[in-house]
Amino acid sequence: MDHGKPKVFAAKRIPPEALAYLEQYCDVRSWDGDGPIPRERLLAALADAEGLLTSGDAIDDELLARAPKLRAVSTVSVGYNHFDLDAMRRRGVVGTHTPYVLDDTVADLVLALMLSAARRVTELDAYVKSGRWERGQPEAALFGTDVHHASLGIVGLGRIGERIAQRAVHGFGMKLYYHNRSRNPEAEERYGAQYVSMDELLGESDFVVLMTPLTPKTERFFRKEHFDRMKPSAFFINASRGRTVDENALVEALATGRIRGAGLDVYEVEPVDPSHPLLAMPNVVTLPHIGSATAQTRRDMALTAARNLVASLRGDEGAYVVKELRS
Ligand SMILES: NC(=O)C1=CN([C@@H]2O[C@H](COP(=O)(O)OP(=O)(O)OC[C@H]3O[C@@H](n4cnc5c(N)ncnc54)[C@H](OP(=O)(O)O)[C@@H]3O)[C@@H](O)[C@H]2O)C=CC1
Ligand SMILES: O=CC(=O)O
Repeated sequence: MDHGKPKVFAAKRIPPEALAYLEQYCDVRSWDGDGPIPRERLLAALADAEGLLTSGDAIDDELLARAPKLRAVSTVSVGYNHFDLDAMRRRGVVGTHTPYVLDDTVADLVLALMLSAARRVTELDAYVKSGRWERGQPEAALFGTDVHHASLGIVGLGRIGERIAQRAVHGFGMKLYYHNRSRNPEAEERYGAQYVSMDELLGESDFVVLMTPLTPKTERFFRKEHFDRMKPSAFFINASRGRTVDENALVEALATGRIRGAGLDVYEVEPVDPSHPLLAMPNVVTLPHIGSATAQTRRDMALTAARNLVASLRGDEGAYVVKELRS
């Protein structure tokens, strides 16, 4: 232990190279229990900490009040909806995240969800493995939907959305629509993306991909009226956050055949309840929030988060401070 170094607490296990980097500059204590750290343990650990490395812990007023020395919070994620931005601003706590390093990995997963849902990969995998594949069955029972040359509507064409666009347009020859609050001229140029209203996007797209951050503005913003405007043959893909969608409306749209299917990496409550109706639907592909979960990308994210924390505590340039907290 070095008394000259700032005390930081790592509330999640991080790979050795990220830990080694952090230890060069900080006096590090880490949570080494299985699963997420219990809230009370986290609050106790923060009593004298100047920095916190976390992933999903709520950084709210209660936590900040119990961490009087805290100056910087670094999340090992690009999403930072667990930050209470007002409380952090009020208390002068810097918040950083890990954009860019995970874009391609998450985009790969979104394509996997689109392909799996459209070509019924998980449903037909279960069909083969359960011994139901027999000669003489009507072929059409196994038919799916083409992804190539179909139309894709991305709601939230940002860093990850652009990597999805690149794969969809250049790899699969898809036609691309998008809707953000502001236009993305580079993406229009690179991918021939057409900026359209939500109504137009929903009416034109064979695949609707939701990729916005979760903010007070996007909380449950995709709801019944949106599913009602989609093509009945279309697929809904969500890899943003579960709470951007009214999940009951999604269940209803799927159960009534308003839409053909869905591919989901995220849920309103995670881990999703095993009795959730979405899990019983063969036309829904469900994954356990693994968008960025490859060993390499998780290593890169942890290292970025460690660098962010050190830079924030030293007052150096170069940390990925979340945009709402930049000075
Ligand atoms: N499933 C997983 O494991 C992962 C999920 N994610 C999620 O993906 C999100 C997006 O990440 P990333 O691409 O890096 O973020 P970006 O900020 O680069 O992109 C987000 C896009 O959403 C648009 N947007 C924001 N608010 C709205 C709104 N109200 N209506 C329409 N569009 C909106 C923004 O454009 P504009 O500002 O012009 O509206 C922007 O283009 C993360 O915040 C996270 O929640 C990320 C990584 C992994
Ligand atoms: O959901 C993951 C993230 O990085 O955000």
